[in-house]
Amino acid sequence: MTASVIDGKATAATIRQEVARAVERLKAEAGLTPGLAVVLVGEDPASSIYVRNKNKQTVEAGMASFEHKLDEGTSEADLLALIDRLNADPAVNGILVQLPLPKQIDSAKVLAAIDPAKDVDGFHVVNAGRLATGQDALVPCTPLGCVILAKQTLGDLSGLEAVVVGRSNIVGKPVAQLLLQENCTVTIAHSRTKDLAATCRRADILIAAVGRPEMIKGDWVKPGATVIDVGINRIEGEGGKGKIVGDVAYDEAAAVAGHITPVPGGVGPMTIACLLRNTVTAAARQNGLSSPFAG
Ligand SMILES: Nc1nc2c(c(=O)[nH]1)N[C@@H](CN(C=O)c1ccc(C(=O)N[C@@H](CCC(=O)O)C(=O)O)cc1)CN2
Repeated sequence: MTASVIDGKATAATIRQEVARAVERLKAEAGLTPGLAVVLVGEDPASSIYVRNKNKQTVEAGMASFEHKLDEGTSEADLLALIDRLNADPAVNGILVQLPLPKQIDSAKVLAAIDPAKDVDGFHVVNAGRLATGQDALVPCTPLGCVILAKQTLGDLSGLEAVVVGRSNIVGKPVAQLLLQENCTVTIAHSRTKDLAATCRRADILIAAVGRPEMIKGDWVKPGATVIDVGINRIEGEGGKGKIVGDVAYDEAAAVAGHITPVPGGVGPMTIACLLRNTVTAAARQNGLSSPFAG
């Protein structure tokens, strides 16, 4: 069997078009232009590219983009003061602080300072709690992207066995919550799971979010399974050139799976598309309207 490739780039483009249409309607019907503030501390090359893409795609979708670039040595107090100003700014509907942050800054403290209504990353404990208890929440972008791809590929997920490898607060736990909402039977596996390979082999939907290059091997995949790879790992390729691989050994897994996301071009592009969607949802809700997006 050779798996069909799940095209995250194409789905992300469709979501961005839906976002642009929703923005048009908000402008016409409510006189509202959603605004997203993105904060970058330091000059990490990958983070700088992601932030540039976020700003570009925000503007392309018809929204207002506010970019805040701070020096690597910025103090936690200065960053918290900026967040206070963004929380109070009515033109800003969504706030995102690009991660990772430099060592002198406590990320948890910064994320907790963001107004939960503007927390378009969905990382605030209020949004995590709302998601876990089935209330309207701003949902973390990468997990949302994974579940959109799974639903688009498989339709109804109800009753399927889902195994999530990785238990981070920003991917593993929220993606497990979303799959539970879709009535999957969900297992969260991690480094202390006794027989990780056997656990993965149970999965109809296997989500890899461990951050270790090509850790999940082909013989860990159940024949016909849908494999969603969240990993973005930069490794040395042939001729000393850098390349990006996922957490799944792609060629081996693609020989066994029914459907698989590539890296790059799978989950990655969905992250920014879902961020734009969350920004529109946040703007609508802050103005007493419901989210224009289903599901
Ligand atoms: N505050 C946040 N920080 C970070 C998040 C996040 O969701 N919120 N996620 C990642 C980085 N990220 C967005 O911020 C992100 C990562 C990857 C991609 C993407 O499109 N990847 C491409 C490959 C890109 C490349 O060549 O480097 C792909 O997979 O096709 C978009 C956004 C950490 N920080």
